[in-house]
Amino acid sequence: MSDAVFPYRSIVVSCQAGPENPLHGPEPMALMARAAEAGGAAGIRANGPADVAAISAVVSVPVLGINKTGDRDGVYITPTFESAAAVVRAGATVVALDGTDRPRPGGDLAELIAAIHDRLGVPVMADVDTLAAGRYARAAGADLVGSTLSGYTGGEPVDGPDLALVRTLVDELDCPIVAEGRYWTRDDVLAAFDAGAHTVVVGTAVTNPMAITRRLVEAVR
Ligand SMILES: CC(=O)N[C@H](C=O)[C@@H](O)[C@H](O)[C@H](O)COP(=O)(O)O
Repeated sequence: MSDAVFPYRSIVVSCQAGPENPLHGPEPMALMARAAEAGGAAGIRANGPADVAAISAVVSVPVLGINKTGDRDGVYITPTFESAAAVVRAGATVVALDGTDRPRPGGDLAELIAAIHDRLGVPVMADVDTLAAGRYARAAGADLVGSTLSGYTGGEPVDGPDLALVRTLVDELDCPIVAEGRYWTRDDVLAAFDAGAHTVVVGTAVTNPMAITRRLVEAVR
C-alpha cells in the first residue's frame, strides 16, 4: 500500500474542542497538536480556520482540515466550497468533508470535490457512515474514505469503533481507507490496521481530558 497523504499505517490525532470544553480555542489546540506530533502522530485533524491556522503554524505534519458548520442533524462537516476554502487558506493541506448522500447545502458532492481539487489543489477525505456512502463518495472523486460518521447519522448510539465498516470499505473501494470514530485503545487501532485501514484517526481518547475523565469516573460508579 502506498503512502497517500499520510504514511501507510500511521496515526493521525484529531485535536478538537467544542465551546463546552475548557480547552476550546486555537492556543490549547495548537499545544495539543504539538504534543501529538512529538508523540509520533503523522497528521493532525482540526476544525475551523482559527484552529487550523494556529496548528499549521507549529507542526510540520499535514493538517487535515474540517470546518463544522450548521445543524448537527444534517451535513455539518465542511458542507460547502467556501467552508473548505477557509481551512485551506488557513493552512490545511487536505480537507475532510461529509461524504454521505444526504441533502447538502452546497449542492452536488462530485461538483464540490472537483472544485476543491481544481481550485484549492488539495486531496479530499470523505467522512462516511455506510458502505453505500463510501461507494457514493469514491465515485464522486474522494481520494480517501473514512468511517468517521458511522454511528452519527441516526439510530441508537454505538459503542466502540465500526471495524466491520472499515473491513467492507477496504474490500470494496480502490482508495486508502481511514478508520475514525471511537478508537480508544491499542487493540482498537491494531484491529483497524488488521482490517486493512491505511490510517487511523484518534481524537477523544488522546485530546479530550474531560471525556477521558468522565469515562473513568463512570466506570467506578
Ligand atoms: C461525528 C463527528 O462529528 N466526528 C468528528 C469529526 O471530526 C469529531 O468530533 C471526532 O472527535 C473525530 O471524528 C474523532 O473521533 P473520536 O473522537 O471518536 O476519536
